[in-house]
Amino acid sequence: MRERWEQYVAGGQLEQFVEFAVALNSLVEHFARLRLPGLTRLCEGLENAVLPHIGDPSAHPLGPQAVASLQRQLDALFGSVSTSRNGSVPVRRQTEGVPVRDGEWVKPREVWIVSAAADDEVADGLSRQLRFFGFKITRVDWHNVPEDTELPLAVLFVPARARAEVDAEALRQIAVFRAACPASQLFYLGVAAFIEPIVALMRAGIDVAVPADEQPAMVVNRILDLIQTEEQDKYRVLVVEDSRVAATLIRRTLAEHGIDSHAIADPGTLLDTLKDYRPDLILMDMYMPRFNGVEATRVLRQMSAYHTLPIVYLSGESNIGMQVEALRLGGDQFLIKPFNPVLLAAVVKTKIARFREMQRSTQVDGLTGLLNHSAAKARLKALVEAAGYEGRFTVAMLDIDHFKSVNDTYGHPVGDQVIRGLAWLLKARLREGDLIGRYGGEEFIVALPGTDVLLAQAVFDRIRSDFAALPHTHPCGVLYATFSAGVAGYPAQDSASALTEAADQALLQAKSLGRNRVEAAPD
Ligand SMILES: Nc1nc2c(ncn2[C@@H]2O[C@H](COP(=O)(O)OP(=O)(O)OP(=O)(O)O)[C@@H](O)[C@H]2O)c(=O)[nH]1
Repeated sequence: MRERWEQYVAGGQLEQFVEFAVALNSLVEHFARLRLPGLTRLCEGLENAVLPHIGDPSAHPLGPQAVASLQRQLDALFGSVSTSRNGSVPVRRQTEGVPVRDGEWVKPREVWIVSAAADDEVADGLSRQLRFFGFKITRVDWHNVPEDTELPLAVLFVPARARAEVDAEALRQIAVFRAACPASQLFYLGVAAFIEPIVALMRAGIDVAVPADEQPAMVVNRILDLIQTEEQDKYRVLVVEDSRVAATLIRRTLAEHGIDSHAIADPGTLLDTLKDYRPDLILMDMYMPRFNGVEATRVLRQMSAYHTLPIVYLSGESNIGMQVEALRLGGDQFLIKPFNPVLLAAVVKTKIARFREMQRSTQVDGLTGLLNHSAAKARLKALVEAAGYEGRFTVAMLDIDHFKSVNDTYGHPVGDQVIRGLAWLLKARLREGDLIGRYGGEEFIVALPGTDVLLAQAVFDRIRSDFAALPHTHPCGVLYATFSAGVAGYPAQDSASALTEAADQALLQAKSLGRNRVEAAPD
């Protein structure tokens, strides 16, 4: 990006500026994928300053003032990139195919809690909970950003009490933390649900403002989500375009943004290609031989599998009436050729992000944020197939003991909190790439690729004893719960269903042997 900027400054051509903007846009994407909110924000700020200059060819070459202003923002961005390099940006752990060492199962991650009073109850409670889930907590004063220490995964600001207004001094301090920890996720707890203070916090650098009416404990789940995120598949776009030149240009732009694409020239092959390629979005030309884009879209909208698949027209058609008609008949958006590459990439990415989010919401369990029963089963099948016959692989079924009596004694909401507690502990203790699903009410399924039964048993036994020591609060004090687990492995069981069945049998065995224990299925 720096190189393209320098080329523009030397040449002053609009095309060079667009190339620079495309590189900047890819960088935003890259930081967002790496979950570096501070750097993403800086990049987006620069992008906002760049965009107005793209639509106006007569503005180029830009005057010295505009160049100097962009240069300042670029310098700030480069400065932050080099600061964050020295820090401990949360790194994804590559687990597949790597022999599992015992030390890998514990994730000591640093979290700073910034609170005003030393005896703050909420901050104390959160510190305790986060420590239980394996985080290293540093309590920090509002006015002292720790220096020469490991940078944290997250910073939690806990104000003295929820107020409609966040005072200017607090905002200034948040900005200081933001600058010192560009890669960390910043949370502010207990903001009143008014738009002004939330906007002010976001401007100061807060990533997540947690409303006062949300339980502070929910923030634990959000922090756990930071370390248990699924690797996203690359976005896939199907380009339906009969002009080879246009298709090449479109695919080049998509590739520059890290988007995978496939092009077909004949819409007659559309259905077969959709089945094989499974795109997240179709970029559809309007006028092609045999059928036009609108007809092809109408056909797709009649099939339940493609009801919601985003379809964006990309066409030279400038007649507004025709465009409206094309949208009415099933398209999601209309872009005009010749296309602006930044706009094309932005439309494609935002439409795909929403589409994937919508699909995801049907796969996730609302109480725990884990995969639900059917999504976990489908994922397990895919993981077993990917592991192949050579791979080591274990499946475990876990069930909370005497859970009915927890509900009966303390009430359903407390029971829910116990279920969440186990879900969070699993998220905290298992690795990126492990499958964790809520299989039923108080039953969980876990799959550990690359792990044999012996190690899995040891891992679950440690989680079992940690869970037994985890206090769950209820209005009259705390309660403790336990779980039982059954473990089964490859190659003794050679399919997803056989693994699940054998793990279930082992779980029953653990229950009948007295509960609060982990049993392995026989080889
Ligand atoms: N709070 C809460 N309870 C649930 C949920 N889903 C299922 N349950 C309850 O979980 C209990 C499961 O009890 P059982 O399967 O009889 O077994 P148990 O009491 O856990 O005993 P063992 O498994 O034999 O140790 C039932 O009372 C369900 O009503 C949920 O989402 N929240």
